[in-house]
Amino acid sequence: MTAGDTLLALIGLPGSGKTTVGRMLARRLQLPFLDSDQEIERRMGCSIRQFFEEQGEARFRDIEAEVIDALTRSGPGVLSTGGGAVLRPENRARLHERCRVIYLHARPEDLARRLRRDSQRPLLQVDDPLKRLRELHAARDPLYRETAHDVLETGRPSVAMLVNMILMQLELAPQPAAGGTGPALGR
Ligand SMILES: Nc1ncnc2c1ncn2[C@@H]1O[C@H](COP(=O)(O)OP(=O)(O)O)[C@@H](O)[C@H]1O
Ligand SMILES: O=C(O)C1=C[C@@H](OP(=O)(O)O)[C@@H](O)[C@H](O)C1
Ligand SMILES: [Mg+2]
Repeated sequence: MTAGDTLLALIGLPGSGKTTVGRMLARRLQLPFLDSDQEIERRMGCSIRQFFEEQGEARFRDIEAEVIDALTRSGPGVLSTGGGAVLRPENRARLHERCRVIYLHARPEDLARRLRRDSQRPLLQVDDPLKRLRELHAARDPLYRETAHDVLETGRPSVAMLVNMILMQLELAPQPAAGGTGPALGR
């Protein structure tokens, strides 16, 4: 596998770093960066939060499925998804079949800490965001694992370290001529 012929997709819970890691990864690879939430915002002309409030989650999931279908047909690049992208079976199939999918796994406690000042994620605007993140983790972790080709633990490493880990372990970085094959990311 080389960077030039792969569409990498990042999946995981809100706050797992899909957008931040994906943007830096694309820059390092000098490939296009795609983010399904940004594409939804562009199409709808409003923020995700506003869209949820005005149209509801079911309508959001319809648009999200259309956007994932379109973006997974893109050429090589890095695609960051929204945390709920794995909820629909057709999204899971499209991601798994058309992309190299990496699950950025994080513990709910780490996610709650990262997102404690965030007001833009509609599902987390509740009294107890940690409880909600635990519920989302329990419901979705099996779906992320089913969809992913690789799982990456994101608890301790910085964003830059995670990008380096992906580049090295998937051997997407420019390789020295004598380079051997490194270990795959664990599942
Ligand atoms: N590995 C990490 N270590 C520390 N902070 C992180 C890490 N990954 C993401 N963050 C921070 O968490 C917040 C949410 O990241 P974001 O990329 O928006 O997540 P997602 O797109 O998965 O919801 C951002 O403030 C980001 O800087
Ligand atoms: O987990 C979810 O269901 C959602 C996650 C969000 O994306 P992030 O994972 O980037 O926060 C966004 O797509 C929407 O608010 C729904
Ligand atoms: Mg995001």
